[in-house]
Amino acid sequence: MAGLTGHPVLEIGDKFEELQNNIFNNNKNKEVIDKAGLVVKGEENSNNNNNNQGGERDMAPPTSNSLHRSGSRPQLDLSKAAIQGNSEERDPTILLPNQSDDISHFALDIGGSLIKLVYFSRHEGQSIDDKRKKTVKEISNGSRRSYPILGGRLHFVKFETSKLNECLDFISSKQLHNGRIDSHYWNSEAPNKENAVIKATGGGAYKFADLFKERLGVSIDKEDEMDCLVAGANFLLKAIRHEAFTHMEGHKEFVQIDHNDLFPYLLVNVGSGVSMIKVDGDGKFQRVSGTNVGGGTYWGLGRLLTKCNSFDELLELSQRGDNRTIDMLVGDIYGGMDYSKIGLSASTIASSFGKAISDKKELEDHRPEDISLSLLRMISYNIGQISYLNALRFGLKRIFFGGFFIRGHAYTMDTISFAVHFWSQGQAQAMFLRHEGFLGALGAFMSYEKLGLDDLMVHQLVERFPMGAPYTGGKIHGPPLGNLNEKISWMEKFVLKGTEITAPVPMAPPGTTGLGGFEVPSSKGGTLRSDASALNVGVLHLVPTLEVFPLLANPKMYEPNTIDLSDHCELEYWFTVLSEHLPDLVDKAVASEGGTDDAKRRGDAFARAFSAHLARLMEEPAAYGKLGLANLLELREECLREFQFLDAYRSIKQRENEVSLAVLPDLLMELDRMDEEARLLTLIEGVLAANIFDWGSRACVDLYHKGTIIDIYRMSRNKMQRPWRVDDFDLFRERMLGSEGKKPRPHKRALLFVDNSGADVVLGMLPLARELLRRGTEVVLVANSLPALNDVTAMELPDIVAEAAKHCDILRRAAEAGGLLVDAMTNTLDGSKENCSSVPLMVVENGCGSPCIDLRQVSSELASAAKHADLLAMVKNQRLAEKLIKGEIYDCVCRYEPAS
Ligand SMILES: Nc1ncnc2c1ncn2[C@@H]1O[C@H](COP(=O)(O)OP(=O)(O)O)[C@@H](O)[C@H]1O
Ligand SMILES: CC(C)(COP(=O)(O)O)[C@@H](O)C(=O)NCCC(=O)O
Ligand SMILES: [Mn+2]
Repeated sequence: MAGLTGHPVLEIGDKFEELQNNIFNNNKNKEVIDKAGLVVKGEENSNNNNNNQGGERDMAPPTSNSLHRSGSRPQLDLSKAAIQGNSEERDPTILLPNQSDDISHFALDIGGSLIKLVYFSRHEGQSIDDKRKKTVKEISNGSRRSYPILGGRLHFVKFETSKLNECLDFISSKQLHNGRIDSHYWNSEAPNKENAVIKATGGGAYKFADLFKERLGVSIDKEDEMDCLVAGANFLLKAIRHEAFTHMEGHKEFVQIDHNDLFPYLLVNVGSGVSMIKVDGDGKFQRVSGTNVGGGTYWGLGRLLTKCNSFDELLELSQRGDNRTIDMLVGDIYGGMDYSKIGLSASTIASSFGKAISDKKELEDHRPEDISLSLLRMISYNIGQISYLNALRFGLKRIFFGGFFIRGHAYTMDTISFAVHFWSQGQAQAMFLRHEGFLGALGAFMSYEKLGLDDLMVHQLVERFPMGAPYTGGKIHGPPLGNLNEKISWMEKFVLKGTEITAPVPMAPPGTTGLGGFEVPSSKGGTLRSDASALNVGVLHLVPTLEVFPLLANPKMYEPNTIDLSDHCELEYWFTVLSEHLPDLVDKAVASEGGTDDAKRRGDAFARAFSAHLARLMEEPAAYGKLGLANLLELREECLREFQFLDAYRSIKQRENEVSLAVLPDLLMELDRMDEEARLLTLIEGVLAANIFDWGSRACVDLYHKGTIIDIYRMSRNKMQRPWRVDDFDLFRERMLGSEGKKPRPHKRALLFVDNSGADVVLGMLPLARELLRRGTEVVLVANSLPALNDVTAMELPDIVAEAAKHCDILRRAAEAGGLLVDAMTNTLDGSKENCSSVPLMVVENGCGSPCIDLRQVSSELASAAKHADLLAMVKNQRLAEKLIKGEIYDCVCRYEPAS
């Protein structure tokens, strides 16, 4: 644990324009690191970074709870109700007002080789926790906005076109054609199957239309393939973080493309055949070229020549191939010499398969590995070269390659990139898309009118990687996992095959040649994962209620990941931390569900699933998009939820809250005895002290045995000797209490971002909130929407506040004014309370269910609250303190940035 530190930090600022902090809400590896709060100032980084992982696949909806449980970005409908101004309305989002019978939840792209299916599942209905309704109403006031987009999830699946039946079975089994998913109707009226129309593109939309009518009773609405490709590509490039990346010499780099600087570009879709499209805008494009030498050529010729049974097998063969045995090199022609005058090295391929003519070898005499590699290089170079020529023709600098020929295969991408780079002398750049083969299907999906999908923005989409999605068994897809039980069974089988799926495919570097004077692409082809697991495509969650935090000074530069795990040392470190912590977490999770056999089985499946993710990411850190520590921690929470551990720390949190609440009255008395200045300082120290002690961690539990919570709290508070590492207390005090000649200037509204349950919130944050309230500042407590380790959630806060309010008039009046004490209000309503002049104490959820907050995607509730806020205090923690604030463990940061 050397070098690993935690720092309590209190950041208080009223200079919102300058807020571009990374908020590391709390990374919690309880047994491993000392936990404390801190703030980390944003590292300026032009690459946005957020890949959200984990998540669910369509499973039976979890148990009743007013919070939606499916994602770290819970799709709470809070804002909707408020926005619609009618809390009675359960599901005010009217997506397709005039349609009831011709809606489908999926679209198809039926190509020459593969069928791509994109389907939508809707979020189940959500309601607002009663106690918070008033807050939500109050806060959202004036921020009316209607959301035309329905929240839900987009799933991506593919099948071989030759196995159309599998696809039809899949559609039937999921009841996609009946307009329902997971028993949730798209809208209230049961759809009329007879009139069902589904959008489809690709040649198969024409070829198989009758079959769809016959088998599923649905009509196909044909969408133009090129229209769809372009619509899909534009959508992905605008709306998905880390969609595009470059791949050169084995190095993958995500590229964030500025929306305003996207066009024009060349789109090269490498399917069975290749289409090249110059794209100038949404719906503005021209198919400028194509080639019949494409994916079908590689797979078709390859199959004939190698007798391979699957595309992947062929691709895998290539990784062990040496194409020099079959390609004719410049050196073969020039007696081992370069043809330097025209820039061709001896190792350049002069003629693909050229040696097959001169050699007296038959097909059987050639290694299938060599044939496959030679073929792959031939086709990839050719595509790269023709693409470059077309980019040159129209002066295009960027070429995006899509289509399933790419298949996320490092060597293929390197080869294409090499060709583009070489021929354009670095002027043009090849880029690839994570949803490579799904462009057409997505485009077809988006062509459903009134879906509002094209209005979706980056911050409303969250991608997750549930076990079912990337790891679904089978060749191309597995049997659809109908419910959690099937998923667990699948995980149990998975572990048997686990090594096969997670271990790299051994391969020798192909010592092969380059072309046109450039040397061999150095990427060795890397690991070719089984097709299912190599789908670097998760489930896309559409969450229309998410917003960019309005006080972010520069959302483009904001980077929520303070720790970038593309640094291998970091990754390894965290991998170890998380792996070591896993058994304990599983114990807690299982205990939280009553320790039943079912819970144990789920716990086991969770451990397997999370380990598989970790193994996958160790092997390929960018597998799910750019990876940061925040993503990894979120993945763990998601994975817990996937196996229906809704709140692993439930009882621990309860105990901590109880213990802390029991000593709160003493603490409040102590505070009230102090003079103003001493009290303010003590409060700040208290916030820092309470955040240091993390009652979920073993170290703290030990401590807790050694003394009472209040003793420990006081002790650590006393250790907070000023000056702190960052110490703006005097400035803050001046604003709060005034100084000679200067009056105190109370803030209008404060947002307090709360972190842990127990001492942290009860002894640290609530007393601070109370002081602010006392001074006439409205306080909004901002908490997680869903449980994540021992974080306190927005749902839990009203009860905690109610309990605290029993001992404190200020809190009670404020909580009543904020509508948190619903019962108290109705019980003691005497008219005067209703109009009580007390400033309100409110609670909002932050829209997140992860230990780390990403201010680019917060609940609309929080966004609204922030618009009227005047002071912002955040309590967070960080780990590598010396890295981030160049400090030591338990250093305190109290940063106050007054408005200029
Ligand atoms: N599992 C697979 N089965 C068949 N072909 C695959 C597979 N994975 C990748 N491919 C490659 O992808 C190509 C199909 O790409 P795709 O974009 O789906 O085109 P199409 O629309 O023509 O079906 C195939 O010709 C082959 O080269
Ligand atoms: C005909 C196609 C548009 C069909 O799309 P695909 O199924 O290959 O994805 C495509 O195969 C293609 O563009 N072929 C190349 C034809 C040419 O321009 O030479
Ligand atoms: Mn296609």
